Amino acid sequence: MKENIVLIGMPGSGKSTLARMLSNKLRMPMIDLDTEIETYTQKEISQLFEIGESHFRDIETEVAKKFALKKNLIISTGGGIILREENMRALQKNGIVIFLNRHIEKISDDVQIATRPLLKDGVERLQKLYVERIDLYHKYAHITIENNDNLIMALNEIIEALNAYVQKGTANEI
Ligand SMILES: Nc1ncnc2c1ncn2[C@@H]1O[C@H](COP(=O)(O)OP(=O)(O)O)[C@@H](O)[C@H]1O
Ligand SMILES: O=C(O)C1=C[C@@H](OP(=O)(O)O)[C@@H](O)[C@H](O)C1
Ligand SMILES: [Mg+2]
Repeated sequence: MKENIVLIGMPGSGKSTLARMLSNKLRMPMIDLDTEIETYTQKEISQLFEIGESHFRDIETEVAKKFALKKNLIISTGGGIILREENMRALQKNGIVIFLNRHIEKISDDVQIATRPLLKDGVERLQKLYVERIDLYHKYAHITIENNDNLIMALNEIIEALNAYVQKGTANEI
């Protein structure tokens, strides 16, 4: 596959988990932007948020733009990547963007929300974020996948959707 595969979606929607699974299945390398940010800054995401969300967002943009230039990479993003158009324009250049949509109730059931800075205030905060962001996830996605059943089903749906997308001739071959 010449292009990158970029996963976007709400925090806890399964981006990091499914990026790893896709990486094994398609034998493509994967990176997680949150992990790359932590390695680059030698700080945890929560520490970067303590300095300020805009500080985190500036680093997120810098790191996203760096990896957006690569090819043949699965990129798991942080949930807020869609907040800056420049992030998404860069990621779309070499990448097929997949929006993973998972019900908020399911996210709040299986994510340790206390360890994620934006979710530590509970499910109401998650609902508010969803309303604020849903149009942006749709705006930037080439493909949308519902992740409300088991992870293997979501994985298979992603692969099917990628094949269909590539066959339409709008992307390079897998
Ligand atoms: N379809 C699913 N079934 C069961 N657990 C899921 C499913 N999708 C995601 N999860 C779980 O939700 C949690 C958050 O997933 P994660 O990949 O870290 O999300 P993100 O990177 O989008 O924030 C993980 O514990 C993951 O195993
Ligand atoms: O939604 C967000 O704004 C964020 C999501 C997090 O990543 P996940 O989506 O992997 O939880 C992380 O980038 C940071 O805490 C901000
Ligand atoms: Mg993640």
